[in-house]
Amino acid sequence: MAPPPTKPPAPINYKLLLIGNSSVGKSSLLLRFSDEQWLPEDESSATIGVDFRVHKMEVKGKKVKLSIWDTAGQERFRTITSSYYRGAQGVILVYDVSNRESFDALPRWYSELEASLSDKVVKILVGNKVDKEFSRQVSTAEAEAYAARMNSLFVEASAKTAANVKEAFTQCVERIMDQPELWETPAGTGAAISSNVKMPGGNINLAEDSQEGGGGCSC
Ligand SMILES: Nc1nc2c(ncn2[C@@H]2O[C@H](COP(=O)(O)OP(=O)(O)OP(=O)(O)O)[C@@H](O)[C@H]2O)c(=O)[nH]1
Repeated sequence: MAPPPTKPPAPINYKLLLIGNSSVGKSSLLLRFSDEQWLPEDESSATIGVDFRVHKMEVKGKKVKLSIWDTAGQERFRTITSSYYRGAQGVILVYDVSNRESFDALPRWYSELEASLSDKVVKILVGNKVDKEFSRQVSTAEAEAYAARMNSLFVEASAKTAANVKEAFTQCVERIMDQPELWETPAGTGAAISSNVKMPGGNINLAEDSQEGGGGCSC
């Protein structure tokens, strides 16, 4: 008798956050990563509150389903956005290599994370807009040293040219996979995300494929 058909293993769900000052390119990195798209500079607009996308990929031979939360960098949304940090296994902190202020703001972003998440959560510092080499204000060496001090992975990328964008997300996921304590715990900070995510206007079921293109939250 033939053995019963085996179900393919369910993908692993991970929650990632994108944080950093306004205009550093968080939404552009996400669009490049999830849709391989780039919007011309004058067509992109600031995120209102929080945006959300689901992206599936295979890492180390395993199916992974990422829910990626793109938070608005503007100060006025800070209280709303930080309420979405909980349960994240990975954080992508973005600054703009051509904007010193966005780099100098990083200690504030790190202390916000510290207040909400376990220090085991995987962090990657991404210096975006590396295509603007001619107007660089933050050197690679300085940012790399800072990332090391903050126990973060580091990469310079460009949402515009796609340089290192996939690598940034993949490195983050690989590091999460290497830290089972981040996703094996049943509850609490750093625990694997629930398959039902509460959003204004309804819940999103991450166990299904209904939200592939992502959704948004104009909170
Ligand atoms: N040259 C260059 N411009 C970029 C790059 N990434 C984003 N931009 C531009 O920078 C501006 C801001 O990009 P967004 O992706 O909206 O920035 P954000 O961090 O999501 O901004 P908030 O939603 O306000 O937090 C837009 O005009 C983008 O076209 C990049 O890699 N290179």
